Amino acid sequence: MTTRIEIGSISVDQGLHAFINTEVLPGTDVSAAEFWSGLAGLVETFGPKIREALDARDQLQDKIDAFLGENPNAEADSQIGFLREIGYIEREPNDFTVSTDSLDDEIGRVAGPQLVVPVNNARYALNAANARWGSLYDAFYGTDALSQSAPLTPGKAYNELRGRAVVQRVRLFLDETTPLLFGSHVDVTSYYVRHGELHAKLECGRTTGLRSPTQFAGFAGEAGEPTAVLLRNHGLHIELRFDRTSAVGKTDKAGVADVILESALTTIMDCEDSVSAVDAEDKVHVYRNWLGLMRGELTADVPRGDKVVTRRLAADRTYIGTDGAPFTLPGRSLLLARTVGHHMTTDAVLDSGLDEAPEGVIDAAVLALIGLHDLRSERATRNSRAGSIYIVRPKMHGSQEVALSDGVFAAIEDMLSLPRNTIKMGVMDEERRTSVNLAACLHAARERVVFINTGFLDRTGDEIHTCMKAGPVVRKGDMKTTAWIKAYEQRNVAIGIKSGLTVGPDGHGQIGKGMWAMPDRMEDMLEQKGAQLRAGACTAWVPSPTAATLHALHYHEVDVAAAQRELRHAPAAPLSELLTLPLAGGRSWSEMEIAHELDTNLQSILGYVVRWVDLGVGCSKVPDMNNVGLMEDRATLRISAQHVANWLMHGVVSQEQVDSAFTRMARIVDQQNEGEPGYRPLTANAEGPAFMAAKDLVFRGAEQPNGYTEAILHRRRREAKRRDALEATSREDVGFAAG
Ligand SMILES: CC(=O)SCCNC(=O)CCNC(=O)[C@H](O)C(C)(C)COP(=O)(O)OP(=O)(O)OC[C@H]1O[C@@H](n2cnc3c(N)ncnc32)[C@H](O)[C@@H]1OP(=O)(O)O
Ligand SMILES: O=CC(=O)O
Ligand SMILES: [Mg+2]
Repeated sequence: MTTRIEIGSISVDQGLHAFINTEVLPGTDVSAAEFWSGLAGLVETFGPKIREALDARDQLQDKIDAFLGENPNAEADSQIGFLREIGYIEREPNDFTVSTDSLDDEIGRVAGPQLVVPVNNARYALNAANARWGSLYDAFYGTDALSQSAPLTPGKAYNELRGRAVVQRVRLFLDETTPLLFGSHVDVTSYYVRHGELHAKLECGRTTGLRSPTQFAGFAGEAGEPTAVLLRNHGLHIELRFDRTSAVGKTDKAGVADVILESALTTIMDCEDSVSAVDAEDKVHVYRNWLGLMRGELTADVPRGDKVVTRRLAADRTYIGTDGAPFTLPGRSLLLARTVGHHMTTDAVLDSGLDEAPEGVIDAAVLALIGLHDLRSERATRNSRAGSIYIVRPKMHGSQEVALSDGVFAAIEDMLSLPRNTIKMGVMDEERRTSVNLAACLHAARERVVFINTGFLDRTGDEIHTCMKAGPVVRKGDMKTTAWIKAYEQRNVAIGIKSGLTVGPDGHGQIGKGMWAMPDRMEDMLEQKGAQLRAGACTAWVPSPTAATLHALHYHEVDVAAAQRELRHAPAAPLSELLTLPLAGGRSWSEMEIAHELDTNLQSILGYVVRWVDLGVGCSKVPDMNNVGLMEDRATLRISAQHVANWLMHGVVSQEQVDSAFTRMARIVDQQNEGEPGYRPLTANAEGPAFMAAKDLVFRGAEQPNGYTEAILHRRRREAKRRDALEATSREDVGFAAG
């Protein structure tokens, strides 16, 4: 039973209240009275507006359902006419340019990878913040990125053959990225600095330098025998590290022990789809980690063999410049925080009617309040050197909802006495009504928007839900080649560039692309993910620090600014393409294909909910039917659930088929999780909250607003938490009686 504190018109969970008053407010110059009365005002002002916006979503979807139900084969033009009539398609704003200022260089000035991490996992969050720099040797050695090399033997001694292949591959990268005037990095026996220039002595006895001497950015140690040499290409740094005593360095002609790449320039600390946070207790945990990051004090104990090491935030890196003067580079990724969307509510705060308050508003207010610790910090290692707080807004539908977020941010700035537009906004372009009205959405936040990112996973879920009534959709794997998704990706870039979101010295923000959702498939990522930059993005999402380091190679290879210049006159793909529904049409599938599609979807749903609902883990690597570990989060769950719901609605599969596939997939998921600490087998808990969540997601999927999964997940997770608490109490009772 939670205790609550009444403050004006709101009722606040005691745990949140104590956390804010004792841990957050000291050092911010904001008094408890100012914060709580401000928060009450936000809830009273924006609660009703958000409810109105959610009603508007439902009304539009009802009209679309009716229209598509009656006109399943409607031509794009007739759909467009209808969507304009109901206000789904908005009026385009006149030409405008985004004017966001006080930006850090990592946003829009330099192109580089964007990492995402569930912020409630301190160990991962610290790792992510420190993923600004990553070992390229480790990234190649420890993954499948060099499939042709000698096999990796986990836990075994260093495989020299594999190591040699890594070194060779990295030298090739150096020759391509920072070539020498003559000769190859392969043949260098020593690097040294003289008169501010880098010299490289070759095996043949001759000395060379860089073909572009300005790529030399600095060094560490003695000029004649540096411990590190810093190079720069497309604004990103590469550090050659020398140590002739190390295992790798002593076998290397030039004594290179490692090559470190500037990797995750930015990281999204996620409070949304990669997190399971269903009540005030969970929310405090999420906020506390953000506080630790903003104060620079977060730590986590990480087991390493039979020891435990304490992980902390990395320090800045110091070098000597070409002019002989020392300088530093940030040791950490620039951090952004992603709130939940408008449709979420939280029991951490209740409004005057004792209804849960809008969680996205509470998130924004608390995250920004915590951000003050960074803004007011004297530390050189502060997060935003430009004095901004970066908050990402997911799942907004259309420009009125972006304007609503803009209003929330402005009201928070007033509450915290911050200059207007200190809080920057990242806009996830991941709902259909936002993609359709992207220019209007950008316009609504033109003074604070810092990115538009194609969250294609949520966007796919929304696409399926929006056209639920029109007919069966194509198979999940075929979505990637449908007309709407191509138009969506292209329009995001075209509209972004037109609005001034181009990378460069006066960049105003990022055009970002979506997640690489196969964390173990690094060779495939290396082959495919460069295409996102050639298509005009200046950042793209990666799931892990290693992926960030490997993806950094793409930014060395592609001159993103030039790619964007080439695209600047490309018109946005027409709405008719964006609005082409991903329907199967006359296509039919064999029974085997249908069974495979169903199995795949149900297995990924079950594999995800067993961890989300029973264990409170928001993002998981779930092995698919071919045992490829896929990143599953709430957005991928939305796709799978909506897909099955759609096929059920149109009779492609029957309820009996789904039930029996569920039973078969439950056995597979149980096998895949065998031995996992705390795992509750589905086969033994068919009525348990995890299995019930999966069934609700599918059988009640069509009726979920916009196909969202949160309402079901949250209810079932709360049920699981109550069960766990009861079990813990009865264990204590037994222990007490026995003792
Ligand atoms: C649609 C969307 O919204 S996408 C955005 C949401 N998705 C995400 O945020 C994905 C983030 N990624 C993750 O959560 C994880 O990488 C997963 C769940 C996909 C895989 O996790 P695991 O199975 O634990 O990964 P794996 O065992 O391969 O690696 C674990 C190691 O990598 C690190 N790691 C993995 N992912 C991350 C990450 N995103 N950030 C920082 N470190 C990470 C861990 O810290 C750990 O290293 P450590 O032992 O030194 O602490
Ligand atoms: O948030 C990202 C997505 O793809 O959805
Ligand atoms: Mg998303």
